[in-house]
Amino acid sequence: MKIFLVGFMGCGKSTKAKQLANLLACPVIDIDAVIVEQQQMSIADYFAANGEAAFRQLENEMLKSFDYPDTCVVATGGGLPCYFDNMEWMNQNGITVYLEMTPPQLVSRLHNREKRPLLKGMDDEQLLTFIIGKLEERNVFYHQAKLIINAFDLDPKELLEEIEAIG
Ligand SMILES: Nc1ncnc2c1ncn2[C@@H]1O[C@H](COP(=O)(O)OP(=O)(O)O)[C@@H](O)[C@H]1O
Ligand SMILES: O=C(O)C1=C[C@@H](OP(=O)(O)O)[C@@H](O)[C@H](O)C1
Ligand SMILES: [Mg+2]
Repeated sequence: MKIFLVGFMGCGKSTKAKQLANLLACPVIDIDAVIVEQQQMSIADYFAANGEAAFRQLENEMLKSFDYPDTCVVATGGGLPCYFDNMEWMNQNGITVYLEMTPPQLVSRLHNREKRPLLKGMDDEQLLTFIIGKLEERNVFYHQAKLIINAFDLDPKELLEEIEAIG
């Protein structure tokens, strides 16, 4: 079973991927972390040096070229499902899970904004407006996930049970 976690920045993909992988005793792959390791620079630095379009190309290549073990949990970047045929590819190659949260819940989780180039320098009010607009664009992709679950206060064991029920 390959589990792909998708959702907006701050919904907990990276954190929950590690927790799920712990429960399953399987590898965790965080696409952003793979990019950081391969490029030897942070996501923010990569955006600054090469721009967003180059980043989208790179995450598309990483997603498709990674040698996934049979059982693994994959944390995607928040934008990854929304470019190219990435969402379709993940649906063909594993179980996709949308960790859904409301815009105010996302604001409350997004403290470290400098790490996320799209959020750089935003205060809470600007961030809330940005999230509402971006979610409108992105929901069409996120909603193609096989499982959609509210992820605020979600226990990893409960999440795993929900995934196993459909997998
Ligand atoms: N259950 C939780 N309770 C409180 N904060 C959390 C929880 N899970 C994750 N966080 C925090 O929320 C932020 C976003 O989590 P992260 O896993 O990086 O999300 P994503 O990968 O979806 O952007 C991080 O600062 C993380 O420490
Ligand atoms: O939503 C996005 O476009 C992005 C989300 C980030 O990942 P997280 O969702 O893990 O923060 C990272 O890939 C990059 O900053 C762009
Ligand atoms: Mg992440």
